[in-house]
Amino acid sequence: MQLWINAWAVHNDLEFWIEHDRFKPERFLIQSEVQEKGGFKFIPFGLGRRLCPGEGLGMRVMALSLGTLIQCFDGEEVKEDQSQVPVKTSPKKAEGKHAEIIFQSREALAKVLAQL
Ligand code: HEM
Repeated sequence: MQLWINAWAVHNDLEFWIEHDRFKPERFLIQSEVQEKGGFKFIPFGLGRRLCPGEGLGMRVMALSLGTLIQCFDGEEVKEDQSQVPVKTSPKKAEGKHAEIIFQSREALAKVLAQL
């Protein structure tokens, strides 16, 4: 027998999450917000015996990638008259629009690339 859990529904349940559709990374600083109600309301890697074995690697790679992006690029929100192609962020802003951000490489990137 297989039991399927709708992770999207869990992650968007208004009973569990305050402002469920807002990009609010600070909610992870408050452990109680993520762990309250039994601690099973945030399940990006699944649960139980078939839990993702790559969870540790996935979390580390994500943190490293995000840290490198912040370290090596300056991001600026696109103004209407700019012609460059922006990177659209996935989380929606409060008004339901995607934020459009242009990333410019910083001097630090040249130092990182020089080490490769
Ligand atoms: C952010 C990165 C990742 C996310 C969000 C993710 C998420 C998931 C989820 C939701 C499952 C299904 C769990 C379930 O059935 O309950 C899964 C299974 C699995 N993941 Fe990942 N994963 C990630 C990275 C990785 C990495 C880096 C590896 C390997 C290096 C990996 C290997 C696997 C394998 C082998 C399974 C199948 C486990 C099984 O069925 O017993 N995953 N993953």
